[in-house]
Amino acid sequence: MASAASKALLSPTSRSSLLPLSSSSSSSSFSSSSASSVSFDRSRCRSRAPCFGQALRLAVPFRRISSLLDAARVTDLKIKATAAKPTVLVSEKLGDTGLALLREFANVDCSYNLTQEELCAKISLCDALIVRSGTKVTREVFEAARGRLKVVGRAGVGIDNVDLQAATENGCLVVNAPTANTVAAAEHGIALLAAMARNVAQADASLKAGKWQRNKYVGVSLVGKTLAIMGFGKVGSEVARRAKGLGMHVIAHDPYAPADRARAIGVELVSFDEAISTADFISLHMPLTPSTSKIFNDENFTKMKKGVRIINVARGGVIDEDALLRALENGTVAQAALDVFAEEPPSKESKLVQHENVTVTPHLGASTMEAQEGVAIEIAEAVVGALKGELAATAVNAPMVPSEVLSELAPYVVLGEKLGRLAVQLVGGGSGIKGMKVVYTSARSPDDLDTRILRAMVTKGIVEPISSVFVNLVNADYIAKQRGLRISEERVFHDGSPEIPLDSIQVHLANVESKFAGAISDSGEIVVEGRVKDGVPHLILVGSYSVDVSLEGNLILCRQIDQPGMIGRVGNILGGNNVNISFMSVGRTAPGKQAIMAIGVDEEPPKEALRKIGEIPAIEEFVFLKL
Ligand SMILES: NC(=O)c1ccc[n+]([C@@H]2O[C@H](COP(=O)([O-])OP(=O)(O)OC[C@H]3O[C@@H](n4cnc5c(N)ncnc54)[C@H](O)[C@@H]3O)[C@@H](O)[C@H]2O)c1
Ligand SMILES: O=C(O)[C@H](O)COP(=O)(O)O
Repeated sequence: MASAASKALLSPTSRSSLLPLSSSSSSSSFSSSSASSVSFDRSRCRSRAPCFGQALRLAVPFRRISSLLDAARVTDLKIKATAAKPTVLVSEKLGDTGLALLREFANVDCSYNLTQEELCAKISLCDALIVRSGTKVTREVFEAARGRLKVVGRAGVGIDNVDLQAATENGCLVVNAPTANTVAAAEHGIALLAAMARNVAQADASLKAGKWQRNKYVGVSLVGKTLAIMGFGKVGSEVARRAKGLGMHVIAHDPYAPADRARAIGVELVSFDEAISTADFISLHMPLTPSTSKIFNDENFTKMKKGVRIINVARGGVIDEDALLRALENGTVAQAALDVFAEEPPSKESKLVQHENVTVTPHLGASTMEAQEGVAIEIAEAVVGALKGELAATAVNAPMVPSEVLSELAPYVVLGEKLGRLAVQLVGGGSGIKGMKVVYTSARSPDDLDTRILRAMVTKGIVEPISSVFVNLVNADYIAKQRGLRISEERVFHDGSPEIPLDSIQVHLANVESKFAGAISDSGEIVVEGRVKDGVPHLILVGSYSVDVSLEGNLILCRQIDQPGMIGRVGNILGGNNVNISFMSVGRTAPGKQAIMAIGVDEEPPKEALRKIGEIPAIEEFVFLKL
């Protein structure tokens, strides 16, 4: 089942995938009037007999998890098998091995140096786009894709050139290649540190210009000097490791870095002010975000030791470049070594670039043969995997769930979506759905059950049948929120084996009328509950009636007075209309009282057959549902 869930959601022809998960809320509501169903309602009644409820209810704390979750509808797998090859646009140079991997699976269009207009013109023909830092993947690009673009692959770390919000809103997964260039960037940082301290670039240019300036290019030593690493992530910690080897005293500032990782390398984590005011060298390794933009500004340069030296292999935008120029001119900053710039390439007239105490490289941090091969392979695998609907462990705008969690939740993922799809088709009236609750019954401790993917799939199941927008797991939560669907979750403790992640999932839709009154529970909500049996999702509760049918194909629910011969009569009508019955189940409150008959059918019965079923006197209401 693992592969069933881990495949298909991003397949080019399928509508499914991954989601950024947080509860949605809003005051408006959304209507379910377009849900596909045919119903006949003689009386809107509410039955009694609750079939659950004695168990302990717990709030679900969400666990922080670290790799990507993908999930699927089994049917999508079938679609994928016959799908045409997807198209991948590669807009910047990518290593050969990565290209070869892509070509095995997709049509690959390598079009470099596209203008924004050219990119927008091409993108609606592409299922995936692979970029480095030179392509701006803006909202305009996502909108121009008109729903076809499923994945953007960033062949590198920084995703500041990709509009993640627009990607999410358009249901496009963004993946990056976060590890393959770490060492290259760290090595480049060390290269710039040493080159700057010993004036290598300046001396080289001078000698090539025919000069022999030994006194001019006396450098400074590194050993014993304090290096402040700003941003103690992958690159920062590798720079720290290497700088320790050069005999430097290394401190770091990173509000989010684990202290034990720093301790293990022999690095002290300090405050921002302490780092910049005590360091002889400052090396920047934080991402460019709204809070780090121009963080190195006039105010902070004045806090630095006079004669400090700065290295930036992170992003140009973290430095206010005008302020740096002023600091260089007034001597606060003795030297700077810059691989990255606020605008790339920087203007030829840039005084910063031309400054004699500034060493520059044209964004070469990741540019080693090894790193580029590694990045190309990493991103090609991630993009192909995402297009196949497999795990995308490096997704940046979707929840990350370890593959082992995914594989055990796989059948429940399918169940969640089917229950959502079923519940929404039971909605009647025009008031719209405002609240959805998902109740998980499990023997696991709340910490041991990550429900985000399940909630996402229920949401998808509810939203998709009533929405013309493309819904997948990347954007389902966002779309639900836009439509005013409030989502809550509950945990019910089940006294069973914790080896089994879930006993059942219930979906409640609150404040709604139902076109099938039997689906309304005592609490006044539409309730459906399902369970996975032998890997297959089953419906076990409708409203307050227990049933037991596998959730496959289509379903007819009939509420009737329990009496002999009902199954035969309905069966005859369907059989007479060439409709194959795959299963039947009757749930009743008591012999001779109200009952619900659930009938699985392979095809949609003709209207005439449904009308005849509705005319059976004992049948009080029925509804036809597509699963
Ligand atoms: N020049 C290049 O070619 C090149 C190559 C690789 C990476 N990079 C860039 O280097 C940067 C770091 O890459 P990485 O792979 O180490 O990323 P990373 O995510 O592993 O590390 C970034 C670290 O910065 C920290 N951080 C976030 N906000 C901070 C703040 N306000 N103050 C201090 N620390 C903060 C984070 O907690 C994290 O630990 C990124 O911007 C990336 O794009 C550039
Ligand atoms: O963030 C990164 O991975 C680096 O800045 C490398 O960017 P590049 O792929 O454009 O060289």
